[in-house]
Amino acid sequence: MAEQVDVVVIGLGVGGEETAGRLAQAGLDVVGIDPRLVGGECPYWGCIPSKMMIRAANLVAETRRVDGMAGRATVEPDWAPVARRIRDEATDNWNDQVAVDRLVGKGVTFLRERATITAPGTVQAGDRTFEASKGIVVATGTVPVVPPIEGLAGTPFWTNHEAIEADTLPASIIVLGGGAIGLELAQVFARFGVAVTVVEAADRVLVLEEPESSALAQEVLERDGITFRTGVRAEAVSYDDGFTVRLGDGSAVTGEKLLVATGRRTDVRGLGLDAVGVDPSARFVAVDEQLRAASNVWAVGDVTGIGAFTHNAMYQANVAVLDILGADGAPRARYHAMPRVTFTDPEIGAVGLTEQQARDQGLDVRTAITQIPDSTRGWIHKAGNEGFVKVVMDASRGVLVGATSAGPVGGEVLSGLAVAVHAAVPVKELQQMIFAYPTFHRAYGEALKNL
Ligand SMILES: Cc1cc2nc3c(=O)[nH]c(=O)nc-3n(C[C@H](O)[C@H](O)[C@H](O)COP(=O)(O)OP(=O)(O)OC[C@H]3O[C@@H](n4cnc5c(N)ncnc54)[C@H](O)[C@@H]3O)c2cc1C
Ligand SMILES: NC(=O)c1ccc[n+]([C@@H]2O[C@H](COP(=O)([O-])OP(=O)(O)OC[C@H]3O[C@@H](n4cnc5c(N)ncnc54)[C@H](O)[C@@H]3O)[C@@H](O)[C@H]2O)c1
Repeated sequence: MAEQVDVVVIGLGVGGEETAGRLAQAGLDVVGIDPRLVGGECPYWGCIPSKMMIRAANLVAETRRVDGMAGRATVEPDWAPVARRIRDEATDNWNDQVAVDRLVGKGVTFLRERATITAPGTVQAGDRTFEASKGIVVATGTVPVVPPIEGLAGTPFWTNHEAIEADTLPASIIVLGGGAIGLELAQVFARFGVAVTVVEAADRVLVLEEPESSALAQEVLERDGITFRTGVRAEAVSYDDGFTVRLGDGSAVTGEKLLVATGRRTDVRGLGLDAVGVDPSARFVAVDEQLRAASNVWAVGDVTGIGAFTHNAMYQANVAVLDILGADGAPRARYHAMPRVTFTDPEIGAVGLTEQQARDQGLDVRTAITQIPDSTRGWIHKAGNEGFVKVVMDASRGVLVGATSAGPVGGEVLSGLAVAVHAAVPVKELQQMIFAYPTFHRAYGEALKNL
């Protein structure tokens, strides 16, 4: 006998947890279903533990910068407190009881099951069936892509899960993929003494960002001792105590461990999307600007294929919640000012379009770039001051459509640029601003002058 509810939320990562909690707090009868940990990738195997690792690795690097600037310091990196902090403080030893209690406390009925949509408005989970009068929210996220490389399947390779759970570090590691996950973890491992080789099939790392970002990231990570092999594909993997990866140019790289960080994909097998008219074979669940995927079906977060970031999942959850509640003036999702930060040291923040994306859209593009070491604050900062600010202007509208802020606290410096792109603040207006001296963000004041 089906149980009557208002909404069923399938998947309780950041997007689903936020959606379910908000709808329940608004008084709806909500069921939230997830076979794994409430909170999903971000708190247990993603953003939070990886940023704890980065904090530790940056402390090591900053200590090494004392010599020549503030005396002498030595640091003996030790992974044990990092692993302990991730186990004890970030993940409660990968136990989500606190998150479950928080969700249930908001009034959500929680089931630790895998959900299947069996008919419009109907969801099966374990031996229970729910009929949702208002609808279903799909928030099932993504899983790591494991490329079809000969010999890879069946080897004990790492994904982000094993990398985040590691109690001890290997002597050496091959990182397949030079995206955000690959670079952030590669730098952490290198700073803790691991010999790291990054293999990236494209001709540059951070391929979706400005080429200047790719060059900077590779240059500073090489100074951390990381070896890069770009523009070559991994063709075969063998494992015998350690890994050997044969590359397209006939060469090979070896490592005690292999981290596969070659992107993410949805895993909607058995979810029953076809029962509600959503194509289960599409790469992502297509949504409109109210996050509607089909009649009485919404989708939020990574499963939508739009900006695989926690802040985007939260943003989309808000739009979907207000649409489901039929709120007056419910917002429509707009992604023209999507911010993102790769938390390497230096941080590489960006918002909106890259120069190439703007040109591909046929815009009348004008750009300007300033180097952080040439700014007063960058010069004062000295060791670890690498970075730049690049702004991308649509000259016909006189507004910024994109910007990159790389450097110490590059992700924080991004905030002003994000406001400018989001609100289409006229560049003429931005050029009249007073920028505090001597801050890092004065660098974009200088860039704006050159537009
Ligand atoms: C190493 C790493 C670092 C990252 N760092 C950052 C960062 O610094 N900043 C940032 O913004 N983003 C970061 N991200 C990305 C961020 O983690 C994701 O964008 C975010 O987790 C997406 O949330 P989500 O709710 O869409 O999906 P997920 O967090 O993937 O949650 C989806 C949930 O759905 C469940 N599910 C799947 N199928 C079913 C089913 N059939 N029935 C029920 N439940 C199901 C899963 O068990 C899972 O719990 C990082 C990711 C990784 C891997
Ligand atoms: N700081 C952050 O916000 C943050 C941090 C980590 C992850 N994330 C999110 O997680 C998502 C996944 O990250 P990711 O780094 O796995 O994916 P990604 O798509 O950013 O990068 C994957 C890289 O692997 C390369 N690649 C693919 N197949 C390959 C092969 N066979 N051999 C060598 N290289 C190959 C691709 O060219 C690409 O550069 C990202 O989209 C990002 O949004 C965000």
